[in-house]
Amino acid sequence: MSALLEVAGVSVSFDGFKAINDLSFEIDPASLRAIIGPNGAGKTTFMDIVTGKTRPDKGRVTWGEHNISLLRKSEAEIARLGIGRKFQRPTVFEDQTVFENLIMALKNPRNTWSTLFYKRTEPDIERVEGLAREIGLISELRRRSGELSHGQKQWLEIGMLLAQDPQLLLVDEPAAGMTVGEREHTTRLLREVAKTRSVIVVEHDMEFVRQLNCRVTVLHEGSVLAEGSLDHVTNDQRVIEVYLGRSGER
Ligand SMILES: Nc1ncnc2c1ncn2[C@@H]1O[C@H](COP(=O)(O)OP(=O)(O)OP(=O)(O)O)[C@@H](O)[C@H]1O
Repeated sequence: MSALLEVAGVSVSFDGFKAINDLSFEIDPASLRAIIGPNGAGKTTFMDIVTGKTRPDKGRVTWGEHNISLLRKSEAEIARLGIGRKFQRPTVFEDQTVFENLIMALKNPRNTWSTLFYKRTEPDIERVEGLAREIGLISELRRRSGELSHGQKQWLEIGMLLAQDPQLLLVDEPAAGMTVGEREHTTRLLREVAKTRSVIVVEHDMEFVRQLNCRVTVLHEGSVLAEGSLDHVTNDQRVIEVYLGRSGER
């Protein structure tokens, strides 16, 4: 099976400081991966590189079975290729209902003009209902999004990303600020999504990563320090020194 995303020998410096240092790793299709690492390890910069926000100084980032280079693509082109990113804070349209948020996010050829005159078609409505079921908000479809709980807003935003039909989802600290019940729901949702798409979760919360029960990549000083199951990486002496030692202070 060829990789969906391949990062090879990527480095990027900011004012002479190497935030990403010869970083290499691969993501398989339909897989779930957690990326952990201490503050400043390069997790955000890695996501910025994959999504075209930051250009590396060297290395390769290739996508899909045709090994398309992402390095010369714009952020919009990368999104269209099938890479969706969810930032930590939910950015749903609070005055719109859950239904409206999802239908606006559907991957239809739209511009402002066609949105104004957009007529809801039966297939679109069914698709929105399917998405709402997938994210656990089917009974909230008519609710104004601003009334949702923090966790529900996060799921709605994941649903809005899924509406774009991405093949890879980058999710930044999805469990932050969630109740225990919301975190469990989020775990189930991400695991379910990763059956058909790849999901990369950047996370500080070890208990949440344990629940995800997936392969873990530990970043440190812009490189991969260790990779494997959570038990494998947390037993690695170097990880204990650089990550767990410091994470205890968080
Ligand atoms: N635009 C920038 N200009 C200068 N330095 C930057 C810039 N972006 C990131 N850095 C530096 O690069 C390093 C890696 O940062 P990054 O945000 O990728 O780490 P992180 O693993 O996401 O950290 P955290 O867990 O705290 O979010 C840090 O030392 C950071 O200060």
